[in-house]
Amino acid sequence: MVVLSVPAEVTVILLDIEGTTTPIAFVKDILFPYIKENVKEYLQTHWEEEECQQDINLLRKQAEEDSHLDGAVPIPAASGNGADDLQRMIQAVVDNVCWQMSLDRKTTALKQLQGHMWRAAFKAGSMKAEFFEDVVPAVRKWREAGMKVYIYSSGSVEAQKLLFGHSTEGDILELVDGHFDTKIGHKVESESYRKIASSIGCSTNNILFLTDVTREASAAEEADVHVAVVVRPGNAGLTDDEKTYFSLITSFSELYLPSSA
Ligand SMILES: CSCCC(=O)C(=O)COP(=O)(O)O
Ligand SMILES: [Mg+2]
Repeated sequence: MVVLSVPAEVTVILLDIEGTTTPIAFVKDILFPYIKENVKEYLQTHWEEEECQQDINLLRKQAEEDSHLDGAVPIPAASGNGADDLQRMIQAVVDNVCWQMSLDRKTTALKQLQGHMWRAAFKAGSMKAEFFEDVVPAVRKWREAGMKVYIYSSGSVEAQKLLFGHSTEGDILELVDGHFDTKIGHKVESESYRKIASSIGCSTNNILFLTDVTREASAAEEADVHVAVVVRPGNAGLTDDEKTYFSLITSFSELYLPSSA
């Protein structure tokens, strides 16, 4: 087995979710279709609720920022003209959500609505999050060795907690010391990793970030964060240069912590 030694200065392991702890197939085949199939009904049922209105306002602001993009779908403000107007607005939100999802966009607005929609399915037990089999044993071992474990995903913090709280391995939320999402900044921007370190109360070089996306790994590395790229079944392929440049692991069990020897 290949072993990657974790530098002695690392005290925090920061984990991506999709493609790192969790198969991309679970996200693409279960989580995302749930949104597409249920978004219209969800909006019709929850429209009057404050949380839903906040989500729609955020989507509307995002739609304004996106107006220059090809195929962008605007969300009109309410004109107060009765049931037809409401149905037009709901359809615009549905179209906007589907357009964003067709591009796999990671906007905070989209991710917030998705998290709120998944809540019902996870809480009802009709959806359980999948984790690669090496994840839970490794995280337990790291924590026994004194490491802190944080999550940084484009999925909202609320969605992250749903996944860890309702998984095929049971409720594993207690294995996580904290969560970050795009509210701290985008994962391809190095400033996000500096903010995460400052929020945890450590230096960036105390963090090891595990992700499947090399643009995220590069941004973290630019901020002096240690990185390893996680190669999992179903992940996007890496170029030869990426394979040479980055430390690669195919399982969390390949990480060797000197402190746990
Ligand atoms: C709570 S994660 C749900 C999946 C998701 O929406 C997503 O965008 C995952 O992105 P990641 O940054 O974990 O690759
Ligand atoms: Mg990922």
